[in-house]
Amino acid sequence: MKIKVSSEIGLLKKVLVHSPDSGIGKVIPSKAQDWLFEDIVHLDTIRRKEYDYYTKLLLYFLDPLLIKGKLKTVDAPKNNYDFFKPGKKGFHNSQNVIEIQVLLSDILKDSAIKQKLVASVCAIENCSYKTQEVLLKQDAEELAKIFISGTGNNLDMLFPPVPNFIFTRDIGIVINDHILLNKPAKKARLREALLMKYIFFTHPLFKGYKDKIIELADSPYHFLLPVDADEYNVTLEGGDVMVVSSNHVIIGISERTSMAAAHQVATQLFKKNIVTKVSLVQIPRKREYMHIDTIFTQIKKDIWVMLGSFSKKRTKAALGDAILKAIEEQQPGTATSIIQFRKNDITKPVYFDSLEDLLVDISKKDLKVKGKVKIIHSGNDEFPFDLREQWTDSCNLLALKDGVVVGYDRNDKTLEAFRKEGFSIIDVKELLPQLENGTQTTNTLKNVFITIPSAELSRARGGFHCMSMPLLRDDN
Ligand SMILES: NC(=O)NCCC[C@H](N)C(=O)O
Repeated sequence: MKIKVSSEIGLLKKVLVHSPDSGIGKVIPSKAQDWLFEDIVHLDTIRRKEYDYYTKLLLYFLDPLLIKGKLKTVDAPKNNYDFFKPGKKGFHNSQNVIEIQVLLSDILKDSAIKQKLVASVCAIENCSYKTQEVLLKQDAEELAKIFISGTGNNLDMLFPPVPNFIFTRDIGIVINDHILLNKPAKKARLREALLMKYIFFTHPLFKGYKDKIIELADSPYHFLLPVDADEYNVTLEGGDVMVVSSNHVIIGISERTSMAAAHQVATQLFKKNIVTKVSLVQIPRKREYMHIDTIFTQIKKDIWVMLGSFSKKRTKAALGDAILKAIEEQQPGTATSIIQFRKNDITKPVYFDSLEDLLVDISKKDLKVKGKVKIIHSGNDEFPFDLREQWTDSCNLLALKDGVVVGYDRNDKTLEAFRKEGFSIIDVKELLPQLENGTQTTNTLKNVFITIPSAELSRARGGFHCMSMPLLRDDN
């Protein structure tokens, strides 16, 4: 299989996803926040009334033969929605909308890999020897389910679920033809990283890419660091990495990605000649801005969506508040700063005053946009809707192709801002029947924001950009 991603907006052709599993339905209130959810969610609603629409939409774009003409059948209650359930006979099993659970059960058929993974999972989850033996007795499909949801048929809960596995973006990222593995900042996401590491290194799909997997190492003295020495620990999550063109990668330094990790990635990307430009975007270390893709994403070559407080006209200095800017700069983790390194002139980095300046620069210099670059703001840039809607992922959109994006239906003011820029807003429930009966095709859609119901999904605190790990996209 070919993998290559050198754009945020080129036609999406292959993507790695994970649909909400039963583990999500086992998050309990007292643990929701430790497991990085804002609340408990209703499993049937998040699947049938929300995520399944996303699956169908992805299939229409990436693997239409599997869905076109079958919409009624896949949605018929008598078929138990098996089309959406990995492991079931009727599962879609697309080679383009690839389900991680299927890859995991594939690799677990090899007994050496099974033994290593059981031992590794038991080590990080502190399982007893007996639990380890129970796990070794499971077949590959059942074991994959247990590793993800924490429990299986006729078993108690063996360890916690990994409910954030739906946010596949954060577990690894394709940069051109290389794969960068993450190193999660949060304990709740450790098992995801372990499972993904084994999949990338051992699944036949990634056979040709073993030498192109980048792993991050801890510093030699990491065990001496105090627990709260966040910026020295090496942690990185994929939501902080954006491949905006074949020569340019943005890396966020955030609540989840440390300065030390960003430094390591930039150094490796240059050393291995993967890109020639790396922009480091340091944002305040806050839960609501956990990764850079929660505050901006790309919509088209010349359009971006972002949270207004990171825009040019609102930066502290532009508002004349030099005192506040200076104070913030003294406090690690509160200021925003943007530095761009170029491989051929590494000692002369370029500094940007605002995120908006960087995004405009990318459109013009990397993507050769000649006209005006437009920035659409979360909540139409109106307080308090800007902040409310950013919290529910107004800035975390997935581009299926240049100018066709998918996002939540709940961010009314942001949708208004898209309308003002000439976008049509189409709800997925209206669009799917049109794609099915041929009155609409994925090729002819232009400047469209596709909305998907989100009442439950948004409690998991991530949008569709987070719920996708692109493996293959057309170039810009
Ligand atoms: N790239 C992203 O912003 N991913 C969203 C991850 C949400 C998840 N509940 C987390 O807190 O890690």
